[in-house]
Amino acid sequence: MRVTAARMRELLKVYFILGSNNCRKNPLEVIAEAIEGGITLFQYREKGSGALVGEEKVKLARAIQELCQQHRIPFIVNDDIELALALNADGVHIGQEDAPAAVVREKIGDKILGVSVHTREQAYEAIRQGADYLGIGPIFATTTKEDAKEAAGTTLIKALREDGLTVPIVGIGGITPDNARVVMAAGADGVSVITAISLADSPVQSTRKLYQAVHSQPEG
Ligand SMILES: C=C1C=NC(C(F)(F)F)=NC1=N
Ligand SMILES: [Mg+2]
Repeated sequence: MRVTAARMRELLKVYFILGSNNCRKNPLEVIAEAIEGGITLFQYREKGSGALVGEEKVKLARAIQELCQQHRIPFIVNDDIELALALNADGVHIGQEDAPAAVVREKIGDKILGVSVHTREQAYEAIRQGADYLGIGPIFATTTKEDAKEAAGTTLIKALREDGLTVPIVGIGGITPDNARVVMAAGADGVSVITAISLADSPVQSTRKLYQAVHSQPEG
């Protein structure tokens, strides 16, 4: 059956996203370190310049899924619904330019469905169509997503919480151990990162710092 909101909130705490083109070394090594450091959810996002395609993409996805399964970390696939179904992944993440959430929900059954939203209307529509969590950002400036919008800060997260919305929300975009608390204080249930872990000198250390930041009391 569908993931509960309470369980989804736990999973969103430290949500690592990675594709082979987001890191210099072997993605499996980076993910193993991130798992050791305490990530709670993983998303395979093979996208942008230099991304793998075809059989190579499937092989890497399987290898990463295997690693996640060994450590009981749910494995989410970005964009590629067919790949997610072929691997029996734990869920998918889609953006506004992908198929409508209701269409994807019908295809994936009770798997986890995450939707990127940038406005109140998109947020309410995603929930109505069956999203289990919302990805909101970019909170801070990001260099990872090549077609990212302007940094929007935490305005939308705060607005949705002021509306009384309790849907699980994860912030994304330029998040580091130093600014993660701001995202949590705005009402996010967790933070999603790529570069803060994938290009860190020590992915384990960086993950540990993120984990501590999201579990610490709001400052002040
Ligand atoms: C563009 C994206 C926005 N948000 C998220 C997540 F953090 F998972 F919600 N993933 C993406 N790929
Ligand atoms: Mg997409």
